[in-house]
Amino acid sequence: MLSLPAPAKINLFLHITGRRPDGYHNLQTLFQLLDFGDQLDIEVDSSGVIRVTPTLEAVPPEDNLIYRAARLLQQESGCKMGAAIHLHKQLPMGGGLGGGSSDAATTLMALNTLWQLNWSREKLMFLGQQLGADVPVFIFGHSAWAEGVGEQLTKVEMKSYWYLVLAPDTQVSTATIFAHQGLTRNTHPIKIRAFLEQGGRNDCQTVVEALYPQVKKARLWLAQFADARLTGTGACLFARFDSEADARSVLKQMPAPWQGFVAQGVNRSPLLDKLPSHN
Ligand SMILES: C[C@](O)(CO)[C@H](O)COP(=O)(O)OP(=O)(O)OC[C@H]1O[C@@H](n2ccc(N)nc2=O)[C@H](O)[C@@H]1O
Ligand SMILES: Nc1ncnc2c1ncn2[C@@H]1O[C@H](COP(=O)(O)OP(=O)(O)OP(=O)(O)O)[C@@H](O)[C@H]1O
Repeated sequence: MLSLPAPAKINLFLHITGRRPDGYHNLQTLFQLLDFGDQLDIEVDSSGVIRVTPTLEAVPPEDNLIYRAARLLQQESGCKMGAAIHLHKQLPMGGGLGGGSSDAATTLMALNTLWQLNWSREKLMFLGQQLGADVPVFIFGHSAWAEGVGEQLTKVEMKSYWYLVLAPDTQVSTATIFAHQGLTRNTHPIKIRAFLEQGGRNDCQTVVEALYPQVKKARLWLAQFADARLTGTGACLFARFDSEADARSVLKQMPAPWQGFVAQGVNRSPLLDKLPSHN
């Protein structure tokens, strides 16, 4: 059995620069990977059957991104092998942390190795994009500057800050936010240097906070301690700290029913270190 991480990401900023004819939005974002996430225990067999345990609340088994990733790889490769995958879910769902996408990416990377398919990372990223816009960066395996719908990726080396991630007691639907009339969709593209020097913002924040007052409440609470920002389309918020102790002291003061965790930003995905064939 192979135990592998499916790390979270946060979007250090998120600008929406346009809408494409297919309805998807062009973005600019910086994906910061974290050393915290889900864990997948994977065993392969010759049955051809994909089994995923446990069943996730409100997600039919055939919609689970782990199942969909495994089936897609089976179909596209013609592989007749099967797999039993057990998920230890740590990341809040619908949180903007890319949990489902990261689970799917880890599944594709693991089965590519265990089924001995030897697909290239690029080919897996292209396949992964069909499952979700955030899947490619987790296969890319490095914190990245991203454009397009998130598939045009450039490695970045960020300083390893500590982050407090706060999950308000609500889930945000990504599709609802992108479909909203009031969403800012015309931010001028910037260069990576401009972000590094001046920062950026999350264009989804205004709409998310208008629809989900709990998110605004949580941001205002976190903003007492540090600059607080939405990741992806939310609902999670994050703030950056120079030390783990600083981040943990704020986490201790966080009121219920909010949940939270402290994690360090990493440049290289912990998944790559656990999968020897991917350097
Ligand atoms: C906002 C981000 O979290 C930034 O990291 C991601 O781009 C969202 O990625 P994701 O959750 O994997 O999203 P997907 O499952 O691909 O898309 C959900 C829905 O959001 C909308 N969507 C998503 C991404 C994008 N660039 N433009 C969009 O308009 C589409 O209506 C899509 O049907
Ligand atoms: N393995 C999975 N883990 C989490 N969610 C899953 C999974 N499979 C399917 N889903 C569905 O996908 C939805 C989005 O889940 P996810 O946790 O990836 O959201 P997210 O963190 O907002 O992602 P993103 O940042 O990519 O928008 C969930 O609400 C759930 O219905």
